[in-house]
Amino acid sequence: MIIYRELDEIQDLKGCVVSVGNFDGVHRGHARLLDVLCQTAQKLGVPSLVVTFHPHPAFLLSPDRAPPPLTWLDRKLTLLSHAGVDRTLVYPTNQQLLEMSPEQFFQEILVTRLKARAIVEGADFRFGKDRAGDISLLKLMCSRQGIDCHVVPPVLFNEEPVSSSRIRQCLLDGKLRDATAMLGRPFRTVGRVVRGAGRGSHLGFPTANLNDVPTLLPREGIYAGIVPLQGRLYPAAISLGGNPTFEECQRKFEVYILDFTGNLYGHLLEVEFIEYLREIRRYESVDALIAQMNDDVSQVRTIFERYVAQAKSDHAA
Ligand SMILES: Cc1cc2nc3c(=O)[nH]c(=O)nc-3n(C[C@H](O)[C@H](O)[C@H](O)COP(=O)(O)O)c2cc1C
Ligand SMILES: Nc1ncnc2c1ncn2[C@@H]1O[C@H](COP(=O)(O)OP(=O)(O)O)[C@@H](O)[C@H]1O
Repeated sequence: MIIYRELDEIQDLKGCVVSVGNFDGVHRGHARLLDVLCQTAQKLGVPSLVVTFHPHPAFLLSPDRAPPPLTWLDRKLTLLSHAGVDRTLVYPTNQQLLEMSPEQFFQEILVTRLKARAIVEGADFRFGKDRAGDISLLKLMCSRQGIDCHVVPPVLFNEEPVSSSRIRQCLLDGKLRDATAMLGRPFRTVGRVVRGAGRGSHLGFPTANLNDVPTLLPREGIYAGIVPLQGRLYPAAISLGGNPTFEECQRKFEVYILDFTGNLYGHLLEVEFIEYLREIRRYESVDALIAQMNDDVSQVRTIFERYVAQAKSDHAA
């Protein structure tokens, strides 16, 4: 996939099929839209092009109220590329963009600069200053210019449209299964490994403590997870919350990687959440905590083996 970081980098384009959106999470609703985008582009013999804004306009408009995203930029680009998108413009959101009317955005960017031959959007698409433009305006402007406009119906989950905000809410409410179903894959995040209290190794479970996490984090608790590391997938036991057994209430994001030894300080570690196991509790003794951690780890192993077997059979089907 070709990635443009500025509009001016796009020089050679003789036409394309465009989809504009934030694509946070690249969830199942996005996947359907991207399928239509890629098929339409193929039929017309031009590249498919996603326009996404970075940072999210909501972040520039009201940084305190903007929700943390489901995906960080590199991950989003990887997922868009896996979906078959030929090119993505990561539009560096600025004041000038935020001031553009829907008509200006359509004419100056989609028509003049990108030479859109067709546009693919969801029914709730909004664009331009104050999100003033909607699908009926887009259709009208497209028809005047002879541009095809495809409106893709939403993918439903439990009879409601799949959306990034719904997935965020499920993660915060501890409904990990619903979030996974709507994403179409496990929720993944990333963080930088920093030093913790230096206690994990003594307990027999060294945990990589993650900082600078660019995404939302699910509800507190103990989870079974997967860590892609050095070309392998490792089962992982995740602790998200405090260490009440040690009178520490500060929220930490810790990962014990099964079957792994090595120094990870300073590394970026990606972590997938597979299953919620239990709440964090205060144990009366360190031995009681260790016994519980042993139990958690054996559950993690079983869940991992089931997950890998399922992934293999899905792949074979
Ligand atoms: C699988 C797992 C389960 C855990 N469960 C609890 C718990 O229920 N209560 C608690 O106080 N700490 C729990 N912890 C966190 C440990 O207290 C923490 O990993 C330990 O204190 C090491 O901290 P450090 O990495 O900062 O050295 C758990 C950690 C893991 C990996
Ligand atoms: N299996 C493992 N899972 C996670 N971290 C590990 C593992 N093996 C070694 N490590 C290393 O040990 C560190 C964690 O040890 P720990 O005693 O918990 O110290 P800290 O409190 O600084 O996290 C990790 O940051 C990583 O560098």
